[in-house]
Amino acid sequence: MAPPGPAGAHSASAEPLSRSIFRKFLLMLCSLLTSLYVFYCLAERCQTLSGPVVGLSGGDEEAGAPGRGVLAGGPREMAVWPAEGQRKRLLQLRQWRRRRRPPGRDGGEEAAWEEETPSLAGGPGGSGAGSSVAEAPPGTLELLLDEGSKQLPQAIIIGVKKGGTRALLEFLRVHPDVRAVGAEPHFFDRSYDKGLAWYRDLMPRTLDGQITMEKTPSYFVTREAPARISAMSKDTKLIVVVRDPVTRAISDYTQTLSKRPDIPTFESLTFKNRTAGLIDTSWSAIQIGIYAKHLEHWLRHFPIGQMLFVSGERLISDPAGELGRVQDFLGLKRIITDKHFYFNKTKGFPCLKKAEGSSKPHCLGKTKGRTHPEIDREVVQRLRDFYRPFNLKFYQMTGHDFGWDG
Ligand SMILES: Nc1ncnc2c1ncn2[C@@H]1O[C@H](COP(=O)(O)OS(=O)(=O)O)[C@@H](OP(=O)(O)O)[C@H]1O
Repeated sequence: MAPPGPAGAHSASAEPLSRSIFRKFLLMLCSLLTSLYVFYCLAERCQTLSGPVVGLSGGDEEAGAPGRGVLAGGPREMAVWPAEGQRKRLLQLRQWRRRRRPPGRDGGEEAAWEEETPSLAGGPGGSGAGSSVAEAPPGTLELLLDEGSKQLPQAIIIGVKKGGTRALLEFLRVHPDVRAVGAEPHFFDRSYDKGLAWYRDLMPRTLDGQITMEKTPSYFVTREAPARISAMSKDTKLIVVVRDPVTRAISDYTQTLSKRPDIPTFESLTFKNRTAGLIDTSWSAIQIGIYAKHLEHWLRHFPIGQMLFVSGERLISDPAGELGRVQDFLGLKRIITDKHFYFNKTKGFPCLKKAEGSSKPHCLGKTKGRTHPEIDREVVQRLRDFYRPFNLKFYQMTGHDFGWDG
């Protein structure tokens, strides 16, 4: 065979050289990409695991305990994040989520926390505080799912319907140590058979020192609710927002009227027999306002000191004052003050200067603060007379004159 010419010799030596350079380059690129991928995964995993596994879900005494973290071999500072750090990160995340809400979702927002009785009783995947995982920023999905742990509520706003319960809950949510379900769980009245695990799962995650709350105004008039809540925990703090029962009844009626405009007049529903002046106490709008009767059932299971009665009227005229009492009752630092509120003339109600996690002023939606229909004065007076003895009893029981009777 003839030896290869110069041209052939050149290609034979150059080809393996370029191939080996190319292989090395490929190898380097691969290892670079692999390390980038590993690094990325590690970072994600650390975020996911550090909070709940190490610090919270297994109980707080485990936080920071050496060697207890799942991140064995991982960076120690990740495994022992202090609760304060977690809290800040969670708060930042909550703020981020609030900010992310598109402007067009204001109506949806209202459905979640401003509708009259948005309920979670139909299923756990409702519009509660923890329902917006889809909005999580990339890489923080795990953080959102795993940070903190779900607790049964330590405090519940149990009533009363149309008393101002939504306003109270939304004002309280401004407090960094309060976490609440947005919608009404209706567990102790409609969904008790679903069990406490189901109920707890509805709750937002909390960090050490934060209070879990919910509000379902119908609990106050549910016969089984006191025993059931006491069975969950005897220490549950109960908050009742009460309002003049006559105005409350009209507000209740106004709500029903807005949904079913064909219902009879308030005046005709009020009486069993109008000429005899016999009030129909079986009508729920009337029945709910007999606060003293309902309270008797609660006092069989809870000491009065474990209940706080918030004036629905003062919640409007002096929200900061009422919120001060509520924060004291819950053992919270008084963070919500008059600096947080302004009076919105158009709305006719106090609103938040900044809603939780937002920089914008926020009023409750249009289902709160509706214009009530004009009710026959004589009927209003009859109702005032009807409620007076019950109100006086209620003032005695609570040790507080709410001033509904002149
Ligand atoms: N800040 C603020 N903004 C708007 N509305 C306020 C506020 N504070 C108290 N209220 C009063 O709350 C009443 C509704 O009560 P609830 O939230 O308990 O209603 S519900 O039972 O959840 O449907 C609602 O009743 P209506 O006025 O009859 O609509 C309001 O009077």
